[in-house]
Amino acid sequence: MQQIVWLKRDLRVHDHQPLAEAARTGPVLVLYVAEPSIWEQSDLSLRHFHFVLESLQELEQIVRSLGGQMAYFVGEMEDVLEHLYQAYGEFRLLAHQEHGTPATFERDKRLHTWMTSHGLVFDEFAQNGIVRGARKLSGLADHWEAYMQQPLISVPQYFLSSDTLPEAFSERLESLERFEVKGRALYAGQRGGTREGKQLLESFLSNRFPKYHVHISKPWESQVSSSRLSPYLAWGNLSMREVVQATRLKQQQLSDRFEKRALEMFEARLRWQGHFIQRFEFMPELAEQTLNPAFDSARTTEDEALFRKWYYGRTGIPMVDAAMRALHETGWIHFRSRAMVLSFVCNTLRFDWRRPAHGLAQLFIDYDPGIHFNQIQMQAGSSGFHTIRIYNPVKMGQEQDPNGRFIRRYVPELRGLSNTFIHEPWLSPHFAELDYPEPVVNIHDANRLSRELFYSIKKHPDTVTRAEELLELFGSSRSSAPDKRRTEGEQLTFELDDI
Ligand SMILES: Cc1cc2nc3c(=O)[nH]c(=O)nc-3n(C[C@H](O)[C@H](O)[C@H](O)COP(=O)(O)OP(=O)(O)OC[C@H]3O[C@@H](n4cnc5c(N)ncnc54)[C@H](O)[C@@H]3O)c2cc1C
Repeated sequence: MQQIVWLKRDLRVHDHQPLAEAARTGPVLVLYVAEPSIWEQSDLSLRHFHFVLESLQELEQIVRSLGGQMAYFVGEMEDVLEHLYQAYGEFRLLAHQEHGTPATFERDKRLHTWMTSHGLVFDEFAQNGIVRGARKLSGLADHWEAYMQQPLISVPQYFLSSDTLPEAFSERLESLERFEVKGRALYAGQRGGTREGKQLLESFLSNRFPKYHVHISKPWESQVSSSRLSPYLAWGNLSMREVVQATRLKQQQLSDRFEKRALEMFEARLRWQGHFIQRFEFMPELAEQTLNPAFDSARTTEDEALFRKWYYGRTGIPMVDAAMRALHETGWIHFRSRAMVLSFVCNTLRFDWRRPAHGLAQLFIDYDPGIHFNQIQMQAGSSGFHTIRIYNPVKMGQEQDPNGRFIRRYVPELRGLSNTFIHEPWLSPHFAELDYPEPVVNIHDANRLSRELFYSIKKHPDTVTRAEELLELFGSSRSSAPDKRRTEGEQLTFELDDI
């Protein structure tokens, strides 16, 4: 029977169960579908699509070299199924489970209904240690660990190719190039493909990792000492299992305590990836609904011009502007700058978290809904049990980019300023001569007001009740959770950091 392997965010041939299963069973068609209804969503953009195309370019060569056939289609999956049915009659559809947005989840449900109503099989395979439809989170850390310890699935030795290709499909990847996706192309970003991903993994584990934990908060140095594997994990050029296993192998070879510590911290973050995606699988509505809705009452700013200044890096606050411009230019910034720009727009300027969530998703080349929406809500402090971190970007700049190297790289208007004024250019006697805006806000005053507002919301009995419910749902999930487990009392003390 004809086997159709449908690729989504799993753009590789190794450690790929659907491909391995299909290759064992019959002729294989490897399919990529550019679905307008998914790419029209406000979280995806052209830079993501280009990353996918680059990945497919490489895949096409590999699949062909193994005797297989790739096919492409622009349209909705329901149409794809109709074409496949016309061409083959009976066929089996194989794919990895996608831990995406409500839109992809709903689409998958419709496809199951279609396949069942036609008496056909749609096999979806778990990946990255995530359990579909788990109704509680406890015990899943053990499942993740067991999955990570299983051997990698080998690349199939060969594929039996299909004789017929449905007429509507194209054998040529170029057929996807006419597909229009919003956003601007990224010229200075990471390129898609497993080869690139594997090279990064190799260079990280052989020479870039030792200062991972020392540089993790520094916007400039982390560009090199972070692994930079995120897009390759998000689009599935690499499997999480191969990254975990390679990291552990390297750890066994280390004797230096400092170096071991670096990889321990790195491995913790690999676990967080699974933790957040699992949590999203458990509660997909967190892409749309505020975890603790009481906080919505404090985030009511609607000034579109102000929002655009933030988004395009024209706030007059150098660290915010440098981070946002770096993101536009490269598609990547390190964790702390992501948290800082989000805190600035949601906690200093007090925009609703949904306003920046999709705009940032479009810019992050590594956009992964499971991590992204969890992080957005966490950093905006909308659960009621996480610490609300209200960043002071000037202080962060002075501590993490003391010589203004990151700022000068991305905000060229400030290149001529001395280190004394690089974080607060408005204090410079030459400020009027710079082509750089006045700050859009007095950070100190705005943050003080936000702290007061958030504090009064956090201590309200309804907020506390909802926070306790959430803690019950999430808190007991796994020992490797990012938030260090404290006692419940401590977690509900509602710290408000100004960092
Ligand atoms: C507001 C906000 C939004 C974010 N959105 C995304 C997103 O869409 N996609 C994404 O991959 N990461 C996201 N992150 C998490 C983190 O910033 C990136 O994973 C990291 O910066 C990627 O760089 P790296 O691969 O060099 O990370 P490394 O530090 O080298 O980590 C290795 C891998 O671990 C995982 N990881 C690292 N940090 C985290 C974290 N805090 N939470 C969960 N997993 C983590 C990623 O898969 C990453 O590739 C977000 C963080 C914030 C604050």
